[in-house]
Amino acid sequence: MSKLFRAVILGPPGSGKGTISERVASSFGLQHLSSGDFLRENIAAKTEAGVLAKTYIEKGALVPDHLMTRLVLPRLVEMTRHSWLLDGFPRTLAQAEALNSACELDVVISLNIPLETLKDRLRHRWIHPASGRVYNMRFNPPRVQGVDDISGEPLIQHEDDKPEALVARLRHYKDVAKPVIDLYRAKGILHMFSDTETDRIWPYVSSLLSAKIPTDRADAQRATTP
Ligand SMILES: Nc1nc2c(ncn2[C@@H]2O[C@H](COP(=O)(O)OP(=O)(O)O)[C@@H](O)[C@H]2O)c(=O)[nH]1
Ligand SMILES: Nc1ncnc2c1ncn2[C@@H]1O[C@H](COP(=O)(O)OP(=O)(O)O)[C@@H](O)[C@H]1O
Repeated sequence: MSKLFRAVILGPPGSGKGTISERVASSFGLQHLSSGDFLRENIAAKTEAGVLAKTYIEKGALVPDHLMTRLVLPRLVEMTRHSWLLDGFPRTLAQAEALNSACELDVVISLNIPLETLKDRLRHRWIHPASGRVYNMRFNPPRVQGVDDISGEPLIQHEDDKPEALVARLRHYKDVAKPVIDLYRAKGILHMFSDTETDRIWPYVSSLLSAKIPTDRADAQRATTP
């Protein structure tokens, strides 16, 4: 990859951001940066920011902008030599504006998934906390029920995927996401995908990125073509 490529993936909880990001990372070699993973690392390490963030996540609330921005932006600054796909940030207009002042984005992918589909998926989502691997007891179950495929350790359900936190999260998402989507639409970098299945969305995301990401192979071909 010659020129660096910066992308963001937007979508409500359960829309498949993590699933699609993993596919993008393995197909295109982009670094997958997830705000949820950053938060979980900080919570596990009991950093000051992590302890504070946990109180919001448990209520199904968003972590305040200043705290999120303090956690995420330094991680992006470290990535000056990598192309990346940022998942879960920005979620609010204030976060989008902070990101704007830190870097220039090439593409924004926005996932538009029906509410009933989201509720159904999140009820069945289980994760391996140490690695962040995500399973769905119906869509992509682990080989052995309740156990991570690679480490053999037990899977858990996020506090915020449990029914009490879930409905509040989905309701709130819509309100705060709209100005963020509008901002990227106005910039002309928004690409919206609507469906109930990740497998049907993926080919479109893949061909968008194939067209947008400058690869070594394309450069090499250009260099050898007379
Ligand atoms: N049934 C079904 N589940 C899916 C699909 N895509 C993703 N999932 C599952 O839905 C849950 C939410 O997906 P995830 O990628 O974590 O979404 P995120 O919250 O936007 O990052 C996970 O358990 C996924 O395995 C799909 O097309 N169909
Ligand atoms: N950019 C963000 N701004 C505020 N809160 C966030 C942000 N990213 C993650 N969070 C908090 O962390 C929780 C888990 O995030 P994540 O793993 O991305 O899961 P999900 O996609 O299911 O919301 C969110 O429900 C929210 O409380």
